[in-house]
Amino acid sequence: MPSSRQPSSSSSVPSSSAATSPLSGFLGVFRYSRRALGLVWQTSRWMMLGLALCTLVAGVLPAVAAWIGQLIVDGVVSAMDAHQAASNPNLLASIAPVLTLVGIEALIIGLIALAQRGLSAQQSLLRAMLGQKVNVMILEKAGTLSLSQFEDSELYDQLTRARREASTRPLALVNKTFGLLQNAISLGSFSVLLVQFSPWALLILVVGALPVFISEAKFSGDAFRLFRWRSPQNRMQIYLETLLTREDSIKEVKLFGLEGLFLKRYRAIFTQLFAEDRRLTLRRESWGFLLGLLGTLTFYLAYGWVVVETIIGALTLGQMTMYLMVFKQGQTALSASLTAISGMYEDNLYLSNLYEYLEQPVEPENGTLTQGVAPGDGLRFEQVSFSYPGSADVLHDISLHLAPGQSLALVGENGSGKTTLIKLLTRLYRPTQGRILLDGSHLQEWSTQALRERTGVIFQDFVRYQLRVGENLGVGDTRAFDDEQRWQQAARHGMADDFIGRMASGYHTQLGRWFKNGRELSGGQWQKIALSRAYMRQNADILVLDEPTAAMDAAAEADIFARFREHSQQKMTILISHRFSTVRSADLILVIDQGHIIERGTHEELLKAQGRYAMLFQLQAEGYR
Ligand SMILES: Nc1ncnc2c1ncn2[C@@H]1O[C@H](COP(=O)(O)OP(=O)(O)OP(=O)(O)O)[C@@H](O)[C@H]1O
Repeated sequence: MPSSRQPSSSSSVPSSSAATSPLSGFLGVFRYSRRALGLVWQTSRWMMLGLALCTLVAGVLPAVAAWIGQLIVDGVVSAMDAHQAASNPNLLASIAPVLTLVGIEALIIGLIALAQRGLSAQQSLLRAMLGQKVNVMILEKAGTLSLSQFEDSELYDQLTRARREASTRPLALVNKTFGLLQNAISLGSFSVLLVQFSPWALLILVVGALPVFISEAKFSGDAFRLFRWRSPQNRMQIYLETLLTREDSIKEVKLFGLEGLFLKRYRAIFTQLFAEDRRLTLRRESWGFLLGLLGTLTFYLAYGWVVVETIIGALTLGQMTMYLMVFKQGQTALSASLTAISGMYEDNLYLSNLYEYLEQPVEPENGTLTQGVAPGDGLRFEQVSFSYPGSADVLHDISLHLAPGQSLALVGENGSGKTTLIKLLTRLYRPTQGRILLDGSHLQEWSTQALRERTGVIFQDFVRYQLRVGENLGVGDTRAFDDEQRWQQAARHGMADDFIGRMASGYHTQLGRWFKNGRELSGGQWQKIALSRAYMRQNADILVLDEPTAAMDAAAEADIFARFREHSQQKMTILISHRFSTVRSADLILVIDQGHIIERGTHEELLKAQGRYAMLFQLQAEGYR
């Protein structure tokens, strides 16, 4: 879980890309547009070309339709005049050209509809494909992050934001880019018509739309900053939802009667967030309305002008109709373009978050060793100290040596650093001081693959996969993930075969409640599954069990350890346990207190020394008397 640190400055304050510096910040933020287009191109180039074609058609044809409209009106007027003037009018001859134009206009409108359908069909298909692609990118990246990066609340926020929003944003950006293109083409073709009336009309059109655009751009930035700033609250909401709806927490929530408390907090977060949303929405819409009025005003100015020109005979009736239509549609296209630009600005801000996450530096994988310089030397800690990022030392000056065939037990109070030592040994974290050697070579020099193969670890908080029983074992060795024989063998060693055998579908029984017919196991049974999982690593010669039997009954525990010793004779074993009955047979016992080794020796030696170990042992023994 991420630490509960408050988000640091960069999540509460907009990043440089979202900074308020006017034009440069605004333009700089478009740097992700090209990448979004590239992403769509990689996803499906045919659909991207299809989008471009439909955009072109839907962009050019409206102006053509307006021009045909003018020809129709003027055609009608002149046909009417001719019809009235002629003594013997030929109806068909006068209406045929106009009707042909009406037919062409109908065809054009049909084509525009077809292009728009094509656009929306391709957009919805692309949305699904692109959403999947981006989500896979996010998950693949997650696989490369280190444990400490996961525990960093800032990065976790970035990941949450990326997952929640960014999978839909690239397409939104591309749609807007194409929408912009379409409107720009329409606008270009409208301008060609409008400029014949007057270049001033064009200027009026542009000036009328600008204020709305500027306010939209400003509010998009505000919305994004709000989104970024409130990530921690959103995360808390998601967490509360999980607590209130997941079967693994609902038991306790019910028994402690926490529903009301959690719901209250959930509502309070919403109320707070909603107040900010409302404020922004109201401001955004009111300004949008007021500035939009300017656009309407300019339209009616132009309207009056065109009407006057028509009355004084400078324009035909058909031209008047066309110019009014062109002006109206031009205004719509222009404001749509400007809204698209400010929307793109917003999408870019969200995408900047996605790419910030995707570009998180990962620790280079530079270890290549598959064998140490002193094979058979085993494991050495040399004056190792460690502190978690941002906290004080958790381990100080730890030195130990474990040779193949030896067993080590770690004893100590809660929080003394036992699990942390295992995290260092498994390279989940690096020591802040000192070094760890495996077979004489620095742990960092080992190839990840070789190291993983040599270690089998079961942590206290092992994962209860909601998969089939066999797969729950198979995860211990991905190469044998589906190997039923290996499952059975591992289950025998971990003493899970008995109860698995009694299940109706045996190794194919679905575990957990998320899926239909999923079975739940008892705590001890889950532990046996986890233990068997460790035995899947046949080649592992370092076996680590962190509190492996805490949930097991005494008979099972004794049996488990008898088998454990039998299967680990040539191996190095490390055991963490609070039960002295489990610990006593280890070759070396380390007593850890607040990160220091305070005693070391065998059970007998430590009893003789009459120190902390002896005291704790007596205490536990008395409990059993
Ligand atoms: N991811 C982490 N980030 C920061 N501090 C941590 C983290 N994990 C553990 N700690 C702290 O490090 C100390 C040692 O924890 P560790 O889990 O190693 O103890 P432990 O001896 O295994 O305890 P237990 O017997 O309760 O399992 C504790 O004070 C704990 O609060």
